[in-house]
This record gives sequence, structure tokens and C-alpha cells, in this order.
Amino acid sequence: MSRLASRFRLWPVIVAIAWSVLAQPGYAATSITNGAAFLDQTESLRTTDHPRFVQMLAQIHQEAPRLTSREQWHLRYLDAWETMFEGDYTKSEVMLHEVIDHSGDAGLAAKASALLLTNLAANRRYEEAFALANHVTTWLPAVKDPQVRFMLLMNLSQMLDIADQTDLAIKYAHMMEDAVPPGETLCRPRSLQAAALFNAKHLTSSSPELQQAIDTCVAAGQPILANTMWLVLSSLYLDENQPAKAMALLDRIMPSIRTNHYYPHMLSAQVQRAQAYAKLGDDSNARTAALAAVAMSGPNDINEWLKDDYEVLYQVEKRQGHLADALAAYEHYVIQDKGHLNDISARTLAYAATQQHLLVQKLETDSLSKQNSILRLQQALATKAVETSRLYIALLLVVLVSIVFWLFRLKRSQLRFKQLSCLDGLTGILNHQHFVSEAARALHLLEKKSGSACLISIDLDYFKQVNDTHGHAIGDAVLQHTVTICKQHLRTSDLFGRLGGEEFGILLVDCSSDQGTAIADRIRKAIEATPVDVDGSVVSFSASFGVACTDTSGYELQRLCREADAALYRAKRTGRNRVITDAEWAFDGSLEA
Ligand SMILES: Nc1nc2c(ncn2[C@@H]2O[C@H](COP(=O)(O)OP(=O)(O)OP(=O)(O)O)[C@@H](O)[C@H]2O)c(=O)[nH]1
Repeated sequence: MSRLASRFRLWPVIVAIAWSVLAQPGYAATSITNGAAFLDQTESLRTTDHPRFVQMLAQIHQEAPRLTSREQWHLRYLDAWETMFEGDYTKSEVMLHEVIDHSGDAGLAAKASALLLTNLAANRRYEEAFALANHVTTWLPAVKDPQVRFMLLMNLSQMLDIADQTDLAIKYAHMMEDAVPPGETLCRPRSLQAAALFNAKHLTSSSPELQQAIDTCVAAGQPILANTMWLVLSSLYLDENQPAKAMALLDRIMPSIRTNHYYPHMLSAQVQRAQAYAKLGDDSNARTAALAAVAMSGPNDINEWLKDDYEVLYQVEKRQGHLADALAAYEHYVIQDKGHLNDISARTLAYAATQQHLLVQKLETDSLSKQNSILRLQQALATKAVETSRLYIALLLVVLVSIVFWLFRLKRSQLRFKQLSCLDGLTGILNHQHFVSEAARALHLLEKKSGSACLISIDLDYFKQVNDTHGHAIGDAVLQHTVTICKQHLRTSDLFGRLGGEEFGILLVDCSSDQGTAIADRIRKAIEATPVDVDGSVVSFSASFGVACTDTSGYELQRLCREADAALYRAKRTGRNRVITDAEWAFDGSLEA
């Protein structure tokens, strides 16, 4: 088994890529006149001139109190980077979380998240790394800074590659191609694509994607990434059983690998050399190369390169009949293989757990949003119900007001009709029927308090002649004129009604017999003295009066009427235009009798 498991083997390379991303040519930073610019310069030197970077970091720390809040957070991010570079992953993680949670700077938080991804993955904390990667994905649309966006896409592509989600890894690498920031090239996206295709076993030594990635990285002056791609190619040669080609390629790239002294490449090249020798049947050189690779590693190192290396050793020793050495190599091989498998299953499980968690979160979110929708609907319904009840109340009020108004008008008309039905149409005073009932009621009350009243019966004299001479209209005017004169001599408490054609009745309340007679006479005189003048026709007329008082005739209306009528009759009979009282009538009547 000679395949180079790129996920595992490319990871340290990718870490290096992440660290070197955004590396710009260094500036000669001497004094700090502009904090933000100084910090940018310092950041740009991280991988190109690390000692200078450390020196500038120390320099800016002395100026820290004068920095703005944003600059202080930038400094904190650089401190986290340096702390991670020095190998203190735990402390770096704490600092990165501070920047992510409290800096309030989206670009800086995105950069810190990308670095945290590297931190977590390098420590094989895959579940947390995948969770963060998912979180970072949600930020992407909002990240506008091209450098930060490029870095996030790169980290996401790497994380998905680690999770065996090679299609997605390629998708993010393609997105990087469309968003190459100034100072960057297509080398990184293309090498990530090639790495993902390799992991997906979709790459052969003649795949154009691989050759393109190699050409791009060589042209871009990116030796580490170019060497990574060369090592992928030599691994494919070995897989395709072309060891001579693999050996030739390794010989060709070895000077560059030595120059860059990048440990993963040194180890990988050494192991591949051992594999190539073994395939070429050169057991001696294969053993030497494989032992050299073991010598390059620490006693507790577990990785896939060592697994392949011990496999070579095992095969060589077995072929040579060195069974004890073969057994020892095999035991190492098993340990490395187990470690490798553990790592694969850890990654797979972590990714599955994260996706499961996401699914649960999505379900919870869906259910929450459904609940929210229901609540919103209920609120809308409640609002509608309130509006409807308000409408009903308003309608009810309108109906009530209308009914009240209608009842009021009805009552008013009823009152008017009642009033009209109580009044005489021509003169506006009480009609006969109403006068009788009102007079009876008043007399009843007076009787209770032993008050006195007088009933006056009035009849116009020779009224037929007025009608006949001047016409009926003038006759009406005379009737109205008579009413006007009478009213001038009455109090509001007195009752006044028209009892017949030219006959009127007056009930003088709280009035003695003398007072009644006097009032009747005053009215008589006023009628006599006030002719009617209608359109030049002056009509003089008079009236006869019969007065009956409770003092002599009692409180019964019928009797009072009878007595008053009798007195009136007597007034008519004795010459008209005069006032006769019941007392006079009784006296004269008795004389006549
Ligand atoms: N213009 C007018 N005339 C009316 C009205 N009601 C009754 N009369 C008239 O009043 C007259 C009453 O006449 P009589 O009963 O003969 O009485 P008189 O002519 O006044 O004679 P004495 O009562 O005896 O003085 C009639 O001619 C009726 O037509 C009315 O509302 N308007």
C-alpha cells in the first residue's frame, strides 16, 4: 500500500498555507507614527520574516496604551497568532475567542475564526472545528474584505476536505478562484482542488487539474505548494506502479524540498523514496530510506507517512528473511495504522456529529419559527378580533344613538301631536275636552287645599252677524283677537279654553268671587274697547260673561259649568255685553221665581 493519503499528509501543508496567507512583502518599519499601518506591516511579516515580526510585535506592545480599541484588538489577534506559532494552542485559543466574541470587528473576528479553525484541526478537535466551520459558512455572505473572504473560503475548503466532503471542498476552492485578492494567485485554489480530487480518488498522474496546479504554483513562486503537488504526483506514480518515474521526480524536487526544509515534505519524500526502492526491488536502499524516515520522526509520532514507512520495512525484512525485524516493523505498522484509522474515524464521527447537531438545530429552528408563525397568526387574529369588536361596538353605538335619536323625535312628535290634540286649531288655546279635564284636575287639587276658583263662560254677542256681515275669515280673526285680549288678563296658572264656536271658558285658580267678577269685567271692557282691524275693516264686538265660583257653587266642574252657563244665559237675556255671577243669577232667579 503506497498511496499517499493526502488529507492527513496535506494537512500540515495547509496549516502552513493558512499561516502564510495574506503575507505581503515586508516593510521597513522603524518608528510607530500610525498604529494601524504599523500593525498591518507587522502582520505581513509573520511568515516571510518571522524574527522581524516578533521584534515589531514587542515594539508595538510598548505603545499599546496609545492604540485605539480596534488597534488593540488587532494586536491581540497577532499575539494569538504568535502564541499558536510557538505551540501554545490552548492559550492561543482563549485569545482568539476573545477577539471573535468581543472585538466587534467583523473582519478581525473572521480572521481569528479562520486561525481558530487551524488551531482546532491541528489538535484533532475535529468536532469543534467542523462546528466552527459551519458557523463561519454563515458569515461568508457578509464578509466583504477580499483578503478575509479568500482566507475563510480556503479554511472551509480544507475543513471539508478533512471531513471527506470533497465535492464541497472543491466547490469552495472554485469560489476562491472567483475571489482572488490582490497579491494572491490561483495557486492556492488550484492546489486545494487537486488535493480534494486526490482524496476523492479522482486524480491520476495525467490529470490536467494536477498539472495545472503544479504549473500555476511554480509560476506563482510558491515552492511549498508546488512541492506538495509534486509529491502528490510522485505518490500517484507509485500507486500506478511507475516507481522509476516516481524516483526521477523525487530526485528532481529534492533540492527544493531541502531548501525549504519543510518537515512534512522531507518526511513524505523520504517515505516515497523508500516505497519506490521497494517497488524497484532494491531492498537495501529501500530499508536505508525507510530507516532514515523513522529517524526523522519522534518516538511517539503517529501519522500515515510512518504507517507506509513501516509497511515498506516489513515487506523488505520479510523478503530478506529477517523475521524478527519484519515482526517488529509489522508491530509498528499496526500501531501507525490503528492511529491513522482512529484519526479517520474521529474525523468522520466528528463531521457526522456536527451535521447531526446542525440538523437538530435546524429542526429546532424550524419548530421555533413554526411556533413563531402560529404566535404571529394568533396575534393577528387577536388584533382582528379587537378591531372587529371595536367595529361592532361602534356599530352598536351608532344604532343606539340612531334609536335614541329616533325615539327622541318620536317622543317629540308624540308630544306635539298630543299638544296639538289638546289645543284648539284656530286659537291655540285648550280645546273643550282638554279644558274640561284640566279644569276638573285643578278643582280637585283646590278642593284638597280648600282654595277657591272661578269659572268664567264667555260668549261673543251677535257673532253670527259678524260672520254674515264681514265673512267667516273676519269672524276667525275676531275669535283670535278675543283670545289675545283674554290672555292679557290671565296668569299662567289660569286655564283658558275654547268650549264651542264663539264660546270660551276660563278657570281662574286661587281666585275669589269678587276677583273673578272683576277680571271678567276687565276682559269684557277690553273686548268692547278693542275692535278688530283687518285690511281696513274695523269690526267692533262685545261679549257676555257668566261667572260661577267655588265659594257658592262648589268644586264640581259640571255644577260650576252649569251655574256659569246659567249666569251667561242671564247676561244674554238681560242685554248682552255684561257680566253676571252665579250669586246674582241665583238671587235674581229667586226674585223672578
Ligand atoms: N267665523 C267663525 N264662525 C263660527 C265659528 N264657530 C261658530 N261660528 C258661527 O258663530 C255663530 C253663532 O251664532 P249664534 O249661535 O246664532 O249666536 P250669535 O249670533 O252670537 O247670537 P247670540 O249668541 O245670541 O248673541 C254661527 O253663525 C256660527 O256659524 C268659527 O270657528 N268661525
